[in-house]
Amino acid sequence: MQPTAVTEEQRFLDAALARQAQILRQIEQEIGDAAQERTEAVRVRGLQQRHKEILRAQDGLIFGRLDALDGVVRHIGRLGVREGDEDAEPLVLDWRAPAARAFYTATPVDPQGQARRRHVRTSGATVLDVNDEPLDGGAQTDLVGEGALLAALGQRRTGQMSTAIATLQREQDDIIRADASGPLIVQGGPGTGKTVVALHRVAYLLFTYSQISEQAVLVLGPSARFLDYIAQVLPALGETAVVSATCDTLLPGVVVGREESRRVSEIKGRGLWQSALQAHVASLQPVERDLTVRWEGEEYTLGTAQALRASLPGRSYHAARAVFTEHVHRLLTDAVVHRREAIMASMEDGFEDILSGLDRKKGAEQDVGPATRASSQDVDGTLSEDEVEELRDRISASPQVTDAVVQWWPSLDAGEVLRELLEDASRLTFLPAGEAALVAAEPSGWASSDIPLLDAVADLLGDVAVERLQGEFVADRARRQRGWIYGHVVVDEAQELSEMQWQMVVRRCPARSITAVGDIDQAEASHQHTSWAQAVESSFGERWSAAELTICYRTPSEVMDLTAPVLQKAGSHNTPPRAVRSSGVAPWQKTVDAQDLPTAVKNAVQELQHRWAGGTVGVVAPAARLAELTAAAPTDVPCLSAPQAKGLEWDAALVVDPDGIAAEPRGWNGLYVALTRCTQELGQIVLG
Ligand SMILES: Nc1ncnc2c1ncn2[C@@H]1O[C@H](COP(=O)(O)OP(=O)(O)OP(=O)(O)O)[C@@H](O)[C@H]1O
Repeated sequence: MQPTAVTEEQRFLDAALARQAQILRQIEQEIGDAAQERTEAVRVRGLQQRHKEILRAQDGLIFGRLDALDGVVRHIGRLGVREGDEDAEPLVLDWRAPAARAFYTATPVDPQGQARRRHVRTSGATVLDVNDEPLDGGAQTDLVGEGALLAALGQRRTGQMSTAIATLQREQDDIIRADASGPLIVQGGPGTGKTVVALHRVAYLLFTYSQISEQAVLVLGPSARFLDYIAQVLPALGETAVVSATCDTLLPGVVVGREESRRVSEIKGRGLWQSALQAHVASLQPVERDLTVRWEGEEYTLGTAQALRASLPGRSYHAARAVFTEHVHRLLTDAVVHRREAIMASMEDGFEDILSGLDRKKGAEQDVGPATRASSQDVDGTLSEDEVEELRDRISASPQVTDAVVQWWPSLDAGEVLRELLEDASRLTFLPAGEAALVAAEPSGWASSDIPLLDAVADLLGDVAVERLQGEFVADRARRQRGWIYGHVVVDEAQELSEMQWQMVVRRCPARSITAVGDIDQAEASHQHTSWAQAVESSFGERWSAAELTICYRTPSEVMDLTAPVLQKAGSHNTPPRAVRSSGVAPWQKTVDAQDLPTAVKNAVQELQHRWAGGTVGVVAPAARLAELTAAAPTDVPCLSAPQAKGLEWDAALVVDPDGIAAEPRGWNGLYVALTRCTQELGQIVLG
């Protein structure tokens, strides 16, 4: 009798798990052996990491299978599982391997040599069911693995994003595997899987390009809450060479300590600050004047024109000083040698006078010519090359010389430089007077828009390199170092970035291997951009490519149908993305008086929690109402403003006072965000 598909896949899973267990035992053995040697610390950490990754990948070890027209069968999973040598066909193919691509892109119209795609649903070591999709010209759909996809989308939300490797769609896969040599901007409406794509792209790039994994990837998200929401995805994909941050937390040791007005935030976000700060830091560079240094009790006055000319161009303030210092060492060595030669020469002259006097006296008695010439060479005073080298080394190592250079060319602190500039409206000549006065009147402490300015100043001044710690992973080192150059940067909710924040991104990846995902229609930040071209022009010019995601996976069609008028009022010319599914639950609306609002919200939330037991509920409201609503709602239900809700989702969302949200700055965009957070049910409470 033919085994059923489930039995067949169960057998395969058993074999793959057995092989994984064997690999784990081998790694444990290697860790045991290597741990005996202190010098093997880095290797041991690497092996432990690998061990952890394999253990994590055991859930979902296989999730798919491709049967090719030529009879070749391939299983696809979270990580590759090898059976024999490197060249042999692996038992399980890593989802990121080129041969696995057809799993995400083959369609009946373009079967790519495949006869069938099978989704295998497992729980731990058990195969639950399989879902087969013939690719031989059967049913026409633009979805890949529709059954498995809809099952995944219909599941209750846990409050943590999960991986989607089993059900990635073709348009998503195209972006995940796109060329990474320049900036790629991905536009997609709410719920189109932008975050999914961004994170799976990170995993793909780290797997495919060793240079990117050696330099780590930076993931920038809009808030700490959002980073927490996505925190499980990359480790689940087996990736650790990743640093995640918000633009506010990118500078080690710097904390945003105050709010600011939208007006000031907009002013400080403008790209013109880059050249203004550049000019300001250049004005702090030393100008040509003599430098006096003491060496072995003697004073030397050195001209600095040439050394300045050789060190300043193209270098940061502190890096230029380092080059200048080397020139000073050379200049001082030359000066010491010259002075010594001059002294010796005058001594020699005096000595020769004495000798010639003596010679004259002795000559009267006998001829002593050759002996006199020998004495003259002994006192000539010229230093050999080795002696000059040794003198230069002593000068370079001298704290006294270093102090003299530092006094002449002082170290600067980025915070102090920026603070002094911002406090003085008369120096902000690149802004209209009214705006300069507004900026100068800001209280002390750093606000969000100061961070990119601080980063720019720190970059212009130049950092001190951070030393590598024994056995340290690349991500830990990158996190400690402000000026770390990443192999790739991913920006989520990229529509929010100001021009100065974009500069901060480019500084972290000058090669511009950058993927930015966002929805220009959800922009809420204080900048005025309404198109990607405007948003990135000051950083990339026209050198960037665009991609688009068009299908909404999160929000059901019943809810998406409500969003078109809101999007229009937001001034967008785009149409909302097409919802892939319907939840069968009609959105509803209740009208209440303002004084009854907290109670109405509390009751509505409780009803939703009951209806979506085991899932999640969230409330989105105008910022001014959050305090009273947070006090009224159950503690496990977040009450957030529209900007705070960005990127998040719940099974049911309650939007409170939508008119109040629309009245906030960029409020229609905010309302568009608020309305698109649910995966199943949307309720609105309107003020009567
Ligand atoms: N291919 C997929 N398979 C399974 N689930 C998916 C897929 N693509 C997206 N999803 C799910 O759809 C939801 C929305 O995805 P995601 O948060 O990435 O969208 P987004 O475009 O970033 O949304 P927003 O603009 O609101 O931030 C998530 O629950 C995600 O897991």
